[in-house]
Amino acid sequence: MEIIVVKNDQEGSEKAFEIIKAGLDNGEIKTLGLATGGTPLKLYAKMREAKLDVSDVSTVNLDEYVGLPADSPQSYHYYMEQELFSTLNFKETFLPNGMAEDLDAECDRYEQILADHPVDIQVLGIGTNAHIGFNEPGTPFSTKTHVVELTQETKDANKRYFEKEEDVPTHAVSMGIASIMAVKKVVLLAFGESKADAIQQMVEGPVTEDCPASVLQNHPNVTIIVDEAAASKLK
Ligand SMILES: O=P(O)(O)OC[C@H]1O[C@](O)(CO)[C@@H](O)[C@@H]1O
Repeated sequence: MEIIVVKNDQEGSEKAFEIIKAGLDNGEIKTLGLATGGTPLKLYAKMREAKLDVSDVSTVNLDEYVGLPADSPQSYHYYMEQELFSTLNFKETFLPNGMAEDLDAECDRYEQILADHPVDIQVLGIGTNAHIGFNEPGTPFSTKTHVVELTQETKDANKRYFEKEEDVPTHAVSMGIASIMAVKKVVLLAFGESKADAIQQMVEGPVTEDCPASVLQNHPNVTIIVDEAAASKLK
């Protein structure tokens, strides 16, 4: 794991942007893996400002809530449309369909999309409980795209985006740990003190399903970009 410690999220987003820009310029990125949440917002702003030509690039996203239509402002479809897809000219974009009637079939369909579009660089955030995608602690490392029941900690972390706590979805469709481990390169971003424990466990703790992100210790190509606050518990 390469760990880059930066002053703040602005500097971290610039570093991540440089990695993605270099991968686009040298043709390495044919499929870009994207994440949602608060963490990549400044990175996406930089990508918009740069008006990147991504006309031959496909994207896949990590996850989507179950039961939120694409035009719901809290859905990840909506987030991606707002943050990137309405501005940049990606060839094609894929997210799991959390409205599918048959969610198991949807998971299989999404795994096929991933097989057809091997991810060259995956942008990742991390939950305060060290989840990646929506893979909560205890998720087997062998898991492919699957339906997840969200933990209370994750619902609490995400309720800021919803009017009422009861509106927070209880389930999501997420790429699994095995689907994430299949990507060629991971760029994981974490900013702020609330991520310090998760980062410490991920980097210095044992590789265990209790800490989903710790599996990345076994991935051959991971760059972690953390600000000083998120890095503060590393030895
Ligand atoms: O970037 P945030 O908002 O802290 O979220 C961290 C992680 O949690 C999720 O939002 C899922 O709960 C991921 O999409 C994200 O990577």
